[in-house]
Amino acid sequence: MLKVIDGVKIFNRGTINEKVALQGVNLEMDKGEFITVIGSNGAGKSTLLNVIAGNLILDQGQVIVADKDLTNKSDHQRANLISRVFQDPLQGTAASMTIAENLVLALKRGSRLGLGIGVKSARRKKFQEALSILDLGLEDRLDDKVGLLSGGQRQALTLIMATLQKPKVLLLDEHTAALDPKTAQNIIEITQKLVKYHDLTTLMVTHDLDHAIELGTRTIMMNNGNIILDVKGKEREGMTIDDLLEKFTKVSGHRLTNDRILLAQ
Ligand SMILES: Nc1ncnc2c1ncn2[C@@H]1O[C@H](COP(=O)(O)OP(=O)(O)OP(=O)(O)O)[C@@H](O)[C@H]1O
Repeated sequence: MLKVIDGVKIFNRGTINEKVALQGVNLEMDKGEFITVIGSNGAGKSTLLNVIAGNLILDQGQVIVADKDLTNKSDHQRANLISRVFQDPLQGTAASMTIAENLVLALKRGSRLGLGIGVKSARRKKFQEALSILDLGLEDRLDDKVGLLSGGQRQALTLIMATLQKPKVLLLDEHTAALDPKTAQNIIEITQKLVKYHDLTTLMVTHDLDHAIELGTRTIMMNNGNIILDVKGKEREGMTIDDLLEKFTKVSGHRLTNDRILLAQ
């Protein structure tokens, strides 16, 4: 479903600030796989998500989604195939628009349709059905402005918006990091429900090592622009955080250092 082939991304090439953020990354994901991604600060996790989403274009290599070569396509041209949820709950939704209007925008993502935000009754029904999976009562608040919602409710709505059109690939970029622990847990449960319901191919960057081993079907660890560990199947079953950290140290030659991981432990 997703292939990154020999992906290289270099910032400030040829200057004193040159930084090779991705050093020839190879990643292949099957349909329905759910990968958690962890790594040190500056390991290249966000850059990897950015080159998949099209916010950044690779300097070398290829990005293929559902057999389509997206390597040189813009984020807008990829929007009907790839959805992304960011850390900041305010980023994925428009505060001054209603829940229903936000959902109409999600339906139009990546399409050439005009931006009229009429909400027909058939659509309202579809939206209510989609929102009811959250169990937050948002299905009864379609005409409320999104600015009235809490951070957790907004992130839940963002997840519904990201999955409404069943993307080929769902990218979750530390999407619970800005939430309090209880809300973060709710969002994780909603994430699991939606991924299962739509059978989504999902790549989730997280700084929470419990989430990294408990969620999904596979965990990759990045270091210095490379994927240095890729664990799945039997090897991943029953794995503890200590096992994961030990593996990381063994392969990278140093301990995992990420300020947000330290804060979370
Ligand atoms: N726009 C940019 N210009 C220059 N350098 C960049 C840019 N974006 C990222 N980098 C550098 O590329 C490297 C990889 O950054 P990236 O943000 O992908 O790491 P990360 O694994 O997401 O880190 P963190 O966990 O700290 O968020 C870092 O050294 C970073 O400073």
